[in-house]
Amino acid sequence: MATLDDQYDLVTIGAGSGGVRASRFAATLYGAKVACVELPFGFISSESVGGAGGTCVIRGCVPKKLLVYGAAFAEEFTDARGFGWALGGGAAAADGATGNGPVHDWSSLIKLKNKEIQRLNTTYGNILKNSGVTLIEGRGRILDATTVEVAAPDGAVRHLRAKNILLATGGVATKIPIEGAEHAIMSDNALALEALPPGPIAVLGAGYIATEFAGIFRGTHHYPVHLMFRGDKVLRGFDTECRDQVQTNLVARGVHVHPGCQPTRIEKKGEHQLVLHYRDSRGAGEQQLEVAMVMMATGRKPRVEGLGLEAVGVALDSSGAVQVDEYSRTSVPGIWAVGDVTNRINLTPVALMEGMAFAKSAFGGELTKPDYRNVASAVFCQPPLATVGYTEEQAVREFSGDIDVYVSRFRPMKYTISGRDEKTLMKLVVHAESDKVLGCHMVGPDAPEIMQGLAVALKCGATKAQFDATVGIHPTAAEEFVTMRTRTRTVPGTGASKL
Ligand SMILES: Cc1cc2nc3c(=O)[nH]c(=O)nc-3n(C[C@H](O)[C@H](O)[C@H](O)COP(=O)(O)OP(=O)(O)OC[C@H]3O[C@@H](n4cnc5c(N)ncnc54)[C@H](O)[C@@H]3O)c2cc1C
Ligand SMILES: NC(=O)c1ccc[n+]([C@@H]2O[C@H](COP(=O)([O-])OP(=O)(O)OC[C@H]3O[C@@H](n4cnc5c(N)ncnc54)[C@H](O)[C@@H]3O)[C@@H](O)[C@H]2O)c1
Repeated sequence: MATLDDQYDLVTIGAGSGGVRASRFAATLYGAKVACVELPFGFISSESVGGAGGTCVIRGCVPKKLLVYGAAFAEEFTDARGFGWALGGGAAAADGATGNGPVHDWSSLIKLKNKEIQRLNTTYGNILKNSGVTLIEGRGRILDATTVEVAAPDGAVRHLRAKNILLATGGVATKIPIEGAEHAIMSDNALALEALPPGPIAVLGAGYIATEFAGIFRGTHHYPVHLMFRGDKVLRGFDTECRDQVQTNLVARGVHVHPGCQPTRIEKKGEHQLVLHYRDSRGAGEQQLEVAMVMMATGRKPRVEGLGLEAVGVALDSSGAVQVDEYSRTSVPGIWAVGDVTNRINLTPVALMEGMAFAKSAFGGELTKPDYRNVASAVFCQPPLATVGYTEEQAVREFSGDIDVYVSRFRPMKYTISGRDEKTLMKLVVHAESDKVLGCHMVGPDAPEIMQGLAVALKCGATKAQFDATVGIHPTAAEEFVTMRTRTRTVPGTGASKL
């Protein structure tokens, strides 16, 4: 028998990036009475496991970045020798683990990472409590447009009355449906592995997660790391020159990059003994690779199952995401949705923006649209890629008139002494007639830190002349963005948009 709770102005399902931000803002800025429903904490998500903080905090951005930091020491140890450091006769783990150099202990890193994530999970619970939001542990489901059912871990069921319901249930990783897919792990498991397997690792996919994990494993693992994908280049959708640079860097840093591969089957021969069967579309036909672990990083899908959406009439779009209008309203009045469950731009800062806009629309008396123009993002491969605005290809496709492209490729100062043979790539895409900077792109150390400032400039509509009039900070890599005077090429736009 379900108990009937108080009436809330808002019941949010999901205490991830979007849900926490929306609930907090609704309560603190607009005085709404808010309950937020979230599954019990755990590192690997499932139908019954989640935790306040959501994907970003528990099994996404934060743990991933901690592992990226951990892996990056391999590069630092190698480069340090060029600056006179003696680190034993051997090399860092990623350079072959000769046994004499610095040795990495993955299980220590994971234990420390887990401790930090548990701390953050508690912090997120406190953020909600301190904002006056009632955090309710359990699985949420919509019964009708004003009722959310919560099934607690102990089996107790409550019904929450809600004037508004916010769906903020995020997404889940997907596997490609091949025979033996059950032998592959996904990002949740990869971030929680107690030990790395004694043998090569194959990472399938070429998106954000695949390229980031190729770098993590390469930096920490003693065995080969293979990155296998069906296209010819990593990171589809990013600027082509940047994609080429990332791919070059992956190869130079020792990742075995296999373009044109379509996995067909995973065969388990024994513990840590897998055979990955794949089709090589570049002519080699059916191939096999023996590895100790396969990680699939082949995309995510919106988390809509078991939420009662069909019964209540919440429409989904063709990708299976909750369909929303520009104010995050679903097809049912009073039910809203933000974040990855709506599959707009699946990034934490975007979920935060959508959550804030929702709170203002629902409780602030002003319908407010999230603004998707010039959303910056970064891929934390090593070295990272960061970007804001139009790629060269998008600009040419969408704008009329000439597009000026400025490209700079240089060896970072640090590498002149360390001896690392790797170039940084910086790129500006400019609309010639208006002089507006349409896009900034970088592959190289500190790219994400540099790009955040440039995103402000693009948001303000900066022109190339204003970039040129900005005095650089010397000596930095970032100053190159304000000293690119010589146009690399001009490409005629083929689109209709003008500025
Ligand atoms: C490995 C990885 C790395 C990433 N790295 C980055 C990065 O570097 N930068 C970046 O911007 N983005 C990154 N992302 C994407 C980012 O994590 C997401 O875009 C973001 O977390 C989306 O927030 P959300 O609120 O929509 O959903 P989530 O954060 O997924 O939160 C949804 C919450 O809803 C809960 N929930 C689901 N169903 C129910 C239910 N029925 N009842 C109760 N609770 C429920 C879940 O437990 C979860 O806590 C990464 C993602 C992954 C997987
Ligand atoms: N740094 C960041 O901001 C960051 C990091 C990680 C994840 N994310 C977010 O999470 C989302 C999910 O990340 P992701 O890397 O899993 O997805 P993704 O969409 O970026 O990449 C998926 C990859 O899987 C491949 N793929 C899909 N179906 C396939 C099939 N049937 N056979 C072979 N290959 C297939 C795709 O070609 C692509 O290379 C990202 O789109 C991003 O929004 C962001």
